[in-house]
Amino acid sequence: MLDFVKKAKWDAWSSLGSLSKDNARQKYVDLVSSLVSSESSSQVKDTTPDSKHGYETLQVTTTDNITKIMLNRPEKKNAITTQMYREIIQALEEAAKDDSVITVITGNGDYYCSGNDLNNFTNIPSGGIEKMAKDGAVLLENFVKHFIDFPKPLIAVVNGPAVGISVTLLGLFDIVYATDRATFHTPFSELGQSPEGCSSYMFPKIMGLSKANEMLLFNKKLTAGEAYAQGLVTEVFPDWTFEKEVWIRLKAYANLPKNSLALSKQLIRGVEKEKLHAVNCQECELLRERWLSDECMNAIMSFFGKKSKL
Ligand SMILES: CCCCCCC/C=C/C(=O)SCCNC(=O)CCNC(=O)[C@H](O)C(C)(C)COP(=O)(O)OP(=O)(O)OC[C@H]1O[C@@H](n2cnc3c(N)ncnc32)[C@H](O)[C@@H]1OP(=O)(O)O
Repeated sequence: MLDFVKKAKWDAWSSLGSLSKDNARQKYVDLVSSLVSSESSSQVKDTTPDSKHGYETLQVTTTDNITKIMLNRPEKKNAITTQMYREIIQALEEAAKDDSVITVITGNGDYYCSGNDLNNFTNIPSGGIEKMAKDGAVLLENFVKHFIDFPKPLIAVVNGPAVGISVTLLGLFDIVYATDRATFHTPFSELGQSPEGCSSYMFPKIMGLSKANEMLLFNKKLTAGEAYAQGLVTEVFPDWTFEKEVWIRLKAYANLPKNSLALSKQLIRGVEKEKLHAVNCQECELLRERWLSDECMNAIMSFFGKKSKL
């Protein structure tokens, strides 16, 4: 009477009535198997990326507290079309509000991004090229604004070469991890254009005036090692371990307290925000003029005539 465990076993066995030992054993095995499989399927569900639909140029997923925005035009080296600018804006707005702790931007394929899709300048609307330049400047200013104002830690996972606006924006990221295969190229004078993404302010601040001038005025393409030495890149990883090492690191970061990270980021970035918005506005105004210049048009025609490549 006083051995409660044995009594519970005896009662359980009695309640099964005439069930044979073999049948009882089988029922027990079935029950445990069903518990194990429901447990493992619920674990799979927890880590399956929550894939966001409705994007044509991006793949957007949230898993392990990380929203990953992947540029997804690998056959065009992830060049950014007007549709992609709009989709990135939308993805950033959603990531700002979702449950994730950090947000990552990366590229699909061998390139991180080849910059602005030069076809953006060939679809002339009915209002003519002035209208095209005006609309382009409005879109660009809004696009960059979303990076300036992004409230959570924003991390670039630079999986290959980066060109143009995909490089200039890096000054607005909180961390930049790069494969040793990555290069960083801002060939604005070669294209008859001028810097954007707040790089005219952030690059001199990050790397000093003369190094910034080599990149922004004289088109110097940096290796990943050089970009790291100049402070544009946080850390460089060998290409063969890049994805593995970076994602292990990011998953650990994404376990940190969400509000603490967001508030600290706002403290660090807050003092510069007004300045950055003013710089963004000036850069877009100058670009609007540059896009109407012969220098810019000749560079674009030369690319499509396959006469030039960066
Ligand atoms: C409306 C808002 C406007 C905001 C503008 C903001 C200002 C932004 C400025 C910039 O970003 S400036 C930088 C612009 N980028 C370029 O000039 C790069 C041009 N591309 C190249 O020089 C080369 O493609 C490359 C990147 C060096 C790669 O060369 P590779 O030989 O390895 O590949 P390709 O065969 O050339 O490329 C494959 C395929 O992709 C097309 N493509 C690549 N990049 C672009 C691009 N930026 N714009 C349009 N198309 C691009 C390339 O033409 C190939 O297409 P197909 O021939 O296969 O059809």
